[in-house]
Amino acid sequence: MTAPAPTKPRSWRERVPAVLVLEDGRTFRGEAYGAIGETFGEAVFNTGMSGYQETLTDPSYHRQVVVMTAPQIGNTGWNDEDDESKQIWVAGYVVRDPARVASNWRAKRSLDEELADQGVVGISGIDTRALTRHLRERGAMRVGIFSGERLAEPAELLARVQQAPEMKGADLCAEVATTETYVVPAIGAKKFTVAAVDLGIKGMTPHRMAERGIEVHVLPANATAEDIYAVNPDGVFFSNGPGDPATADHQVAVLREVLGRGTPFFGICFGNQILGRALGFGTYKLKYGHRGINQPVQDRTTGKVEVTAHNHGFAVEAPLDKVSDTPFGRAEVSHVCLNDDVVEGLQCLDTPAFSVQYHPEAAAGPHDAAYLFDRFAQLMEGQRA
Ligand SMILES: NC(=O)CC[C@H](N)C(=O)O
Repeated sequence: MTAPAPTKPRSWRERVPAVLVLEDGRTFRGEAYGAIGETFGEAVFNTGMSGYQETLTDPSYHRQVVVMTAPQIGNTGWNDEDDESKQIWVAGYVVRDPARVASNWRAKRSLDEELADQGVVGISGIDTRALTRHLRERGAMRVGIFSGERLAEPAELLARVQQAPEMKGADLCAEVATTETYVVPAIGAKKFTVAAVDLGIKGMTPHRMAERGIEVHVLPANATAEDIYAVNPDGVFFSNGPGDPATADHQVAVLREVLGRGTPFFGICFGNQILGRALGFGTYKLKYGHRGINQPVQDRTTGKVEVTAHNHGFAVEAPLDKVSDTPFGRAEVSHVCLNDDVVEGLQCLDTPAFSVQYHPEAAAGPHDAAYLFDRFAQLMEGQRA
């Protein structure tokens, strides 16, 4: 068997000018990477040194232009196994120095080719450190990437960026979630049935549950309490997802019914924000968010610190220093980010429900938080006894 020839990224074959324009007018010039054309979104940065395939296919990045802080991206190409969903969701992709050759035994093509095939416009060769520092100082903001031989005048490009929709107030889950219910079977003996509401679910999440003997019924984002109870679940799960949690009124109402019935509940990321809102806490937009696979979080129930994968631009506003009274009994902040004290998890004390703002499914990322899936299984076990 002969090894496939290394693939050459487009930027190596032909150099096409590209420009990135932020809504405050700051501009970076580089070269087209991936598809040639134009795109708009919210500029955010991701600090992961690896895991770009999982990042690009995470539906929570819908309508975001992701800037990679790691300088070299694309080294391991693109494979047929690591996608977290059916397509790339980022609105655009920004890298400094694209790998000139994809080299990995699983690689089927280069990252550049995959971006181009899926029509994802990117830019390379720009100072991503300067761009990241700008976003840290000024906050996440709208951005446009434009590539091609003839680009419009800067003032015209800027005007178009300023007309693009904002992330605050964006209701996006239904644009990425499944429209049909499907079942992920338990691996080995089946112990529990879970109704998982898909708000933009990553493929690894039902897999992590299946590994623990859970049969996962993945339901569309607009599922009702009736749909959930039709699968006769031992537990209910709400997934990660794109957009502003303040728009998720339907899901908040559904979750209140679930909490009222005392069914065990676990939420991840958007699911954590929905639990927060269902309990009566607010959510707010962070200045520039947490995105990466090296964020320190403390589990305040054990005191342990874990290194975790994050992708969130909003957060729950809840008191860190006291137990709160909610319509579903007492609740407390169970996890906190040690970088900035942002709420990273909620625990109900009188109702079998908890959630985390980060990604225990770890795709990509360290496996420190895998115990949370065990906690969910124990919670379901406890409710049965
Ligand atoms: N990964 C997620 O679920 C993100 C939740 C939400 N869209 C946020 O940005 O905070």
